[in-house]
Amino acid sequence: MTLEEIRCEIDNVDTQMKELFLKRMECARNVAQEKSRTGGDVYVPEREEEIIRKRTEDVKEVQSEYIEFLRYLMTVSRKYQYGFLSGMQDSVIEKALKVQKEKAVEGNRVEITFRMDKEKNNLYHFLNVLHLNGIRIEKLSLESEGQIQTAVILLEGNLENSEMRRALCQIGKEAFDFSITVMSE
Ligand SMILES: C=C(O[C@@H]1C=C(C(=O)O)C=C[C@H]1O)C(=O)O
Repeated sequence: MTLEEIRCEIDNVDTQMKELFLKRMECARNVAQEKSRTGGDVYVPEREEEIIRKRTEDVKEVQSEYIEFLRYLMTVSRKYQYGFLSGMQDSVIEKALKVQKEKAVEGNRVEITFRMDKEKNNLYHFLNVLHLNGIRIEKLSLESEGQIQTAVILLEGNLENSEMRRALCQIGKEAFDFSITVMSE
């Protein structure tokens, strides 16, 4: 096969995958609407692990790549779902909000602190959540104590921004001991 022919095949695959991706995201939106009605959690790790196990056990050559692809797809699916759940965003943010600190920082900044298990949803996952919502990082620190890691991240932006609210909701729901400190100039 020539390079041109291989690229033509890739284009065909992408055409099929686009349709399936849009369909999958429509399902995610319907799931979010159902969860909004019933108050169910967006993140269901047991279901995700089951999907990954079932789909990937017979894949040989590119198994680890396929696992990563599925994990990312599900992170994107959850990010989309949290966007529909403004009541959940409000309650996660309200619960996590600490008293405003006077710190020497410029402009709108939000400092978040959370803990995670480094074998499960680790820092890479939470950085992806920030990236997917277009939120820039100003400062980051990570400390480890055995399996548990604590991250403190200074973000550009404010709590009125809808992407910021969606990202904080996802982090608050998928990490432990989540807290938010709004910085003042
Ligand atoms: C779609 C759902 O929500 C989340 C996203 C999933 C996915 O994208 O496959 C699976 C489980 C949940 O963590 C669901 O609950 O089925």
